[in-house]
Amino acid sequence: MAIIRVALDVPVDCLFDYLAPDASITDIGLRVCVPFGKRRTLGIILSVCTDTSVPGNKLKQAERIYRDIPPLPPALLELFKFCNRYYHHPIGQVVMNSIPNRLRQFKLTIDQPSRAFAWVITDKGRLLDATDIPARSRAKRLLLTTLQDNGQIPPEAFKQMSAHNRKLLREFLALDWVTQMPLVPGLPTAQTEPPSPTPEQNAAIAAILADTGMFAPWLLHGITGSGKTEVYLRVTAALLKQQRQVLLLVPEINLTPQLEARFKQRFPETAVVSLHSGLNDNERLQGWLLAQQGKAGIVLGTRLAVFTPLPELGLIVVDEEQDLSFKQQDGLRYSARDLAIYRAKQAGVPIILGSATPSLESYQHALAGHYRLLRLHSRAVSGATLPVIRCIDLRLTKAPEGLTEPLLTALQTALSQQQQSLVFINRRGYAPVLLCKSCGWVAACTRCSSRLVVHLHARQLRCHYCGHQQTVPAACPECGDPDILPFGQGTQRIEAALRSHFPAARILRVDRDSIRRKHAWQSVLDAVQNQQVDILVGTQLLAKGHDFPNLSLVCILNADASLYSTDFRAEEQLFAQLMQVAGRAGRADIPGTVLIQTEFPHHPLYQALSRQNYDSHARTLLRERQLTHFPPFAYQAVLRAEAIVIDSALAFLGKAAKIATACEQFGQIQLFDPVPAPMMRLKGRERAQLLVHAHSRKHLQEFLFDWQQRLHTLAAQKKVRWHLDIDPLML
Ligand SMILES: Nc1ncnc2c1ncn2[C@@H]1O[C@H](COP(=O)(O)OP(=O)(O)OP(=O)(O)O)[C@@H](O)[C@H]1O
Ligand SMILES: [Zn+2]
Repeated sequence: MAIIRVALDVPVDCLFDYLAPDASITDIGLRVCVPFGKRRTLGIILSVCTDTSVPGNKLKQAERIYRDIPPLPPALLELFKFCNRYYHHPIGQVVMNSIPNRLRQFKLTIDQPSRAFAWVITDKGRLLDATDIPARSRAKRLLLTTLQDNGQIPPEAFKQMSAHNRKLLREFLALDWVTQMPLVPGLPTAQTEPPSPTPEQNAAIAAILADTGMFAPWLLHGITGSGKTEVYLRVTAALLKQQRQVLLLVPEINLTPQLEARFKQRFPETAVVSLHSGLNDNERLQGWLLAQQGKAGIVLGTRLAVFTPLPELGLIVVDEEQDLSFKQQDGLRYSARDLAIYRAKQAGVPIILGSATPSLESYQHALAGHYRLLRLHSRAVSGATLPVIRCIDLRLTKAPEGLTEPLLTALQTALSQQQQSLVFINRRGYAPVLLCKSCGWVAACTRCSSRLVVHLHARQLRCHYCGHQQTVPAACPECGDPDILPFGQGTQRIEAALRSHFPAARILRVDRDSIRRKHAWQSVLDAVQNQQVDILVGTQLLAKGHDFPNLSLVCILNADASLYSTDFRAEEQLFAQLMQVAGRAGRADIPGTVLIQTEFPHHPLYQALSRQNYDSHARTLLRERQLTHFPPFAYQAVLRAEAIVIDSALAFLGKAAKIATACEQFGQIQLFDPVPAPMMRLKGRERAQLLVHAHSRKHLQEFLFDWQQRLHTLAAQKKVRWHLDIDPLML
């Protein structure tokens, strides 16, 4: 009698055995409904066998195996198992949280597409000879030739077609002559001539294409505006010709629409599917199924897209590979970039990690020869050069309302030349602090170790960590003095200051508050492209990847705050972020300028930035890391604990440290002291952490495997919530 071993969404790291008389090994990867406790639940079959350690009277029978869609492919199941082992996360939770929500429901419902679909001719349809269709089927012939000539029938045209023609199209669909592809609203359909690659781009493309049939990790290190996307597009084109699928990962959901549009425009005949957390369940399932069936030639998405089944995978691209958003910060704390490498290796295909400021991990891999390095040293648009970067010394220059005179003058000049400017301040809201001048009271969140941010329009104080909101008090709650003032600057305050300086300018603020509405982001991009904006004020949302050709000036405010952080990665991250922002200036033929207001103009980071010298700065940081034995020269994991009071969390970590001594490989690892987390209170709970360090990944993994099992048995765990974070990015 067959036994199936099932992954269920429960926080215990094991599979559950059920009797399934009708099961066979072809059912591995299928969904199954099983009894669990008093309820029924849905799981995924991970193996089928004939024996079990569950006693006969306890063994229950599976209720139903769903064969409505093909099983999850073995490669994906392997990836899940790898995540389970490497991140020490329960297998069932890995599996169930990585598949689309709809697949976790008993009854699989696939709604009619909510977005407009185009009917696009397939290769099969293109190769047909229309004259083979009998002359009496005139409409059919005509429809096929129209499709062959135009490549597709857009949704508007479909709506206007006769019922007969629509029926014919469905027939074509069944014959696999056409396929349906979702369309991005507002997608430009006109084909523009792709640019001819620069010699550097050509060299990169040729190098990658020389070896497409095997695992090859490429680090494409190209300065901002060097045309990395064009390299991705060209390599993608070659792989699509070989009928392979391409997975493109981007850090930010806001980057997907433009990229999607660019890829669709370049490959009008390919199904491009975009997968990110902004989709509804139905959209996500549809995209996922197109990928699983091999119909989606290109899948682009944010980190969760790394779990997409891709039977014909031929290439992976991770754009802005250094970006922190590739790391999931809760549940299964995976790094999508690292999993992408795993997948490329597993599938034996090339992977391109692209960045203007590679992570030190990837850069070191390239220096050590584990990754192959490709460089793009110059900007792609002919005549475009890197911007000039200058610091404005805040110790010598006053900044009333956060803006210095030289900065205002530069903005005025850009305005008079009808060029666009970007003012970058990585803090939303009006002011980060509300302060009482008489007694020193500061508005703080009661649930977090954070200050409440003043949001002037809404007359509210908000916690940016837990979402707590309250109205701005009329007087100081401590001493009653009504003279309480917002202190420091956020995007809203800078916006207001700029409006009073430049009343005629068209100013647009872009931060998480301003783009909350659906499609708000698209209208920002349109407004910038159509020259309806003079000055953009915004947070890091504006920093990444965008290409605004008429932008000539970038002003950076308040970056100093991150210079002296306790996190050893802070400097690396700030440097990358500022290089990114700076890189928005002067991307086309107008030269760019970047002004940084700082109190530390001689800080090595700003010095390296003004020389735009990634390499020397990265090498300096790497030397420091090597001397102090920090990643990438060591491997880390952090055990985090949270409780109502910090003492319980610390006590738990203390016990955890003690039992560690009995664990395998203890001699090969180093435990730091348990300490309160940098942000100690969060959402009403207090948090502490314990860092583990090792020189070999293998030793660390062996230790963690043993340690984690013992942690489960620690008595205190009921009051304390804990988790392990492997390769943590924020400490
Ligand atoms: N060979 C080329 N000839 C002319 N223009 C090009 C060429 N390649 C790319 N471009 C243009 O150069 C600009 C910058 O390209 P892209 O956005 O791909 O840069 P990037 O390397 O991704 O930069 P960033 O890291 O700043 O995002 C785009 O407007 C693109 O259309
Ligand atoms: Zn809070």
